[in-house]
Amino acid sequence: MSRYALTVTCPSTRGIVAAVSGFLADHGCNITDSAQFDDPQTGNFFIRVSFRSEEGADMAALDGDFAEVAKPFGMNFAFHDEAAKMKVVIMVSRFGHCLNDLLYRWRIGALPIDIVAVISNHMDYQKVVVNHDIPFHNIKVTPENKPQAEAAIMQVVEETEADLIVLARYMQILSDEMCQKMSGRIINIHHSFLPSFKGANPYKQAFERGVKLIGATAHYVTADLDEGPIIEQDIVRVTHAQSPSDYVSLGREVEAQVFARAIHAHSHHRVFLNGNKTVVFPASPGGYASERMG
Ligand SMILES: Nc1nc2c(c(=O)[nH]1)N[C@@H](CN(C=O)c1ccc(C(=O)N[C@@H](CCC(=O)O)C(=O)O)cc1)CN2
Repeated sequence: MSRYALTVTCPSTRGIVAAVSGFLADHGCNITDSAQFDDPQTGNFFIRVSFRSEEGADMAALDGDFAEVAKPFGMNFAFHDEAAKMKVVIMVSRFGHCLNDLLYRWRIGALPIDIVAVISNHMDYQKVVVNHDIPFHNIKVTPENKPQAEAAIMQVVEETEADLIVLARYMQILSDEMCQKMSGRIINIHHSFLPSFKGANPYKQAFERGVKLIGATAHYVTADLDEGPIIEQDIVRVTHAQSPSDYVSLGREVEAQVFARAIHAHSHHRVFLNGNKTVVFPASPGGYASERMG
């Protein structure tokens, strides 16, 4: 049984859901799950419909036929084959907990993505990556060679036809040009509960502020450091008796969990950009097995 999804963003108006559901019914598709959001602030409407097709859907035909439905509503839309795995490049510097967590989830099938390469400005994780039969690229970065380094990074992205870059504690600031070119296709895990403690050393900042909660935030990367649209967040309690290194230890788990949830949602086309924010439709609890991140 083939399963698909249709994602739509358009100006809010009457008849959108009827047009989408009617089109799918007319094309022999059964809706299995649907979520929508009408944003009164931005006037945008978002809908994500999961559907199955007995005969297997002809995606190109659906796309072409739906264009006629979409036009009067001004819809931005896309059809997705749920069996297709998103190609992902992971970038990492010195801290490998998020990388290792992603490799494990990928290996056991809990994160249905295709890791096409790992890039690092250091060599710490070359062996573990190669042991997973994944290409490893060491691309050193200095203040002098940043343009050349980014060109090498983009070459890997283009040659692997990657759909998504994930910054798994990659500690280099990406250029405005790269952020623009890859808008909506780079996800970073920041080790604080944004908007608190942007930039470098957030755990040290948190310790000096005397917080009782620390956290992690997965967000799209933009030219404005750690200001991109937030996809997922979580927190963990800390006490007066703990040190910044205790925060680092406590933070590892929550960073990895938040990062995996964000990548899982993005790779299943459940995240929609809505100005400087996102709309995230969670997988339904009883949803299709491949949708559950376990
Ligand atoms: N354009 C963007 N690039 C990056 C973002 C972003 O939001 N926009 N997020 C960061 C990740 N990050 C915090 O999560 C972060 C990384 C690096 C730095 C920083 O000051 N780096 C220094 C070099 C540090 C070193 O060499 O060890 C620098 O680049 O000059 C701050 C925050 C990833 N990139």
